[in-house]
Amino acid sequence: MTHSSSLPHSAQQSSESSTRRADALMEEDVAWSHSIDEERDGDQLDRSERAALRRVAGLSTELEDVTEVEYRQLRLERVVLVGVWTSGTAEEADNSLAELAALAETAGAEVLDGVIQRRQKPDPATYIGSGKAQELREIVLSSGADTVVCDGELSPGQLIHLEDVVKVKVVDRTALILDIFAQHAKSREGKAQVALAQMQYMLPRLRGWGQSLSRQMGGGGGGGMATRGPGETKIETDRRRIREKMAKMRREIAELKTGRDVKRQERRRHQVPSVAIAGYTNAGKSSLLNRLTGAGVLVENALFATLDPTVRRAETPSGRAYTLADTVGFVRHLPHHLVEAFRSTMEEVADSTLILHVVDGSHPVPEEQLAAVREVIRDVGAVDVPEIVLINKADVADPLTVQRLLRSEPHALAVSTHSGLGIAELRELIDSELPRPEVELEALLPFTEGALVSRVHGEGEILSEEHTAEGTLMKVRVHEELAALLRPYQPVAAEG
Ligand SMILES: Nc1nc2c(ncn2[C@@H]2O[C@H](COP(=O)(O)OP(=O)(O)OP(=O)(O)O)[C@@H](O)[C@H]2O)c(=O)[nH]1
Ligand SMILES: [Mg+2]
Repeated sequence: MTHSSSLPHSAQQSSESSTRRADALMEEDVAWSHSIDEERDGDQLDRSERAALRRVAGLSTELEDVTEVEYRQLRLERVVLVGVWTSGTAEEADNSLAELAALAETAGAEVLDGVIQRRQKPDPATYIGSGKAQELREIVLSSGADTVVCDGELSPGQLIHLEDVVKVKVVDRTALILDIFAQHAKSREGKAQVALAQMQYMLPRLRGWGQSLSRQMGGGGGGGMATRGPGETKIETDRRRIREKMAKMRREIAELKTGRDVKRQERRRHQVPSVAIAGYTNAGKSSLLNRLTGAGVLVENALFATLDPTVRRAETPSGRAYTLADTVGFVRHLPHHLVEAFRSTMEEVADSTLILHVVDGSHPVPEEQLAAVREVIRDVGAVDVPEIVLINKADVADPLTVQRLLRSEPHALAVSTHSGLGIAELRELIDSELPRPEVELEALLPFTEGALVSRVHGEGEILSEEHTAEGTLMKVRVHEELAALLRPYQPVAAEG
């Protein structure tokens, strides 16, 4: 492994000094930093490319309005992560912070350090407690961080108080995820949904942001919560403008949704079975779509690479057509606003004939991801849709983990979109899982009916096909609507 030499100097330094620092931070706390460095290894070029891309994408979502200056403040640079560990094992706490590190990197931040504090529950005032907050201030100073990211959703008050102590920007997991979504959303609907969720999140926090901004600009002077005056009316105006904008966004989203519903109804009318690929973020959903259909969907070792649902046509080995939809990845504790915002995307899942639930088999505890995704699937009312669990990345997964999952999940298959392992079985499995068209019949279609022949190919199942002097003789299974069109062409012998 030569990765470590490609690490930036500061990261190597921090991995040594952070152990000491975390020891100093609190006796019963867990030092956590080496795993961050492992997450970062060998990926530096990728990451700088992503950072460059991020800036461009950021430009296009910049909004001219003053009220949105506040969102822009969320752009992260050099961050320290803080988690409060209230229950579960130390390993679970580590995994949770490792995921936060991956999220921060996806947002384009450089992770300098991470600490976990063990507490009964988060401190109502400063999240980690005022003494620990002071120690965190020391870490921020010595690492040169400009932002602290907390692994949870903080109240507006907690954000303000913690910022007052650490004297840099403090953001929570929700704001971080919103930021990533804002950077990645491409379609008009996706952008509108994210903007709406951001505004919803910002509304109750406006005052806090206003205060910390004025403090950063050299104002404040220890005014704290009591600061009032001209700023108050400014906040009121901002709130009103945000509310107005939210109303406008909601209308726009409703219109866009109608357009998508129409398309979906169209597909349903033609009775093309729909398969939805769902799963935790970075599990390999887009890779699977590409494997099965040859679609060129962006695959990236980043969380939330896909934010806009892509639908492609695919065919089973027996020649039946179906649609395959890639979906937004799930993440634990997906901010509530976002679940709401992406409900329409999730409806794609609820409405499907079959769910391919992709899970990253190389994750230490894929069960957690399975459970988190199923919770959302339940939420959108997709409980009745049959599900195939695909344990992906079998090429690099621990075979014991794969075995364990295969035992606990009755309807599962180990696959690798990279090596192609299990993909042929998957195609067969999809074929047998999709409901078969109900009418079997024979038709002799004259050559003038070429369009009908291709429709049968697209929507039906071809049992046999023969080109005769009079036309195409087909034995097929089709849905009722198509059967009605074919009946006039049934050969006389078949009718008798
Ligand atoms: N080793 C290995 N890596 C894989 C496999 N499938 C996908 N990956 C990698 O996993 C990462 C994520 O893949 P994506 O297909 O973008 O995952 P996704 O589920 O669409 O992710 P989001 O859209 O971000 O939610 C990429 O770096 C892929 O190259 C696999 O079978 N084996
Ligand atoms: Mg994807």
